[in-house]
Amino acid sequence: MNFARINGATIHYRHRPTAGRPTVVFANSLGTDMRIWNEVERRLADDCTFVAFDKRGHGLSELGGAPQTILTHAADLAGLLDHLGVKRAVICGLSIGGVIAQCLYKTRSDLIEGLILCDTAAKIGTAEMWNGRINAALSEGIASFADDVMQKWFTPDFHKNRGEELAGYKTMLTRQDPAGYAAACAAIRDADFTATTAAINVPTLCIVGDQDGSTPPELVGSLARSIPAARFEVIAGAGHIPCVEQPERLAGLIRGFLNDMRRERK
Ligand SMILES: O=C(O)CC1=CCC(=O)O1
Repeated sequence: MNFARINGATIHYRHRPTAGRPTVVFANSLGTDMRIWNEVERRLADDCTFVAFDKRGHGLSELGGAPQTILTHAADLAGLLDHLGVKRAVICGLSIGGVIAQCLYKTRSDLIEGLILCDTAAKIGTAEMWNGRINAALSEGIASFADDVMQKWFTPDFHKNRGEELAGYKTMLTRQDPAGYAAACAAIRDADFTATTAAINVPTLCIVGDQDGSTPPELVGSLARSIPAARFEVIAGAGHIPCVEQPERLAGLIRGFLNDMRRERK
């Protein structure tokens, strides 16, 4: 376990170097911590230097002071790269992690050599929806809507056949700090990169689970179409969290993307 003091908060991260390989930073989604990447990390051990972190207010990272916006999270990611001495990295962001990646591209494109935008969009959801989630998290607790979130995260097949994991990931969600969860909801609510995605000019791969209930394939497809050099892949048999549900397929797509980037550099 690694911790660093970044922008006034203690941030929990993991850094597993692989010599001579690009650094890929994995940014996770709302209500999860970095353990969602464990199965992908294992499969990419020879392909990249792995970095993952709990965004502030999630997992073992402190929330820190308000106000918090996507800019705060992007500044934390930049601070983590500075802390690790990483000059340029591929950012693989899931959902809000992908929004943070788009924000980092807008504010510090010098740090980014490629983007993997997974189950995400330039704008996710509506203000009404996020305000409802914030109110419920703070007044009734995350458990009050956790079953609804599980429907979005995982496919009916996962619900039917992988009950222990489903229970484990529901526990991961309900153990998040409600204040940290609500702050992240507000950050998503207020973020909109619709006007800036056309300016992204690093290699980009957009990925979505075919049964994603939060950012469906049409939405992620429209993100991909708005980025000039983006490729778009749909993972069969996955909901919103393909790194948990289909890690083999996701790791294969990431490996292929890193190999293509290496070939294009030559
Ligand atoms: O909890 C959800 O609905 C899924 C989600 C939306 C944004 C994010 O990061 O996760």
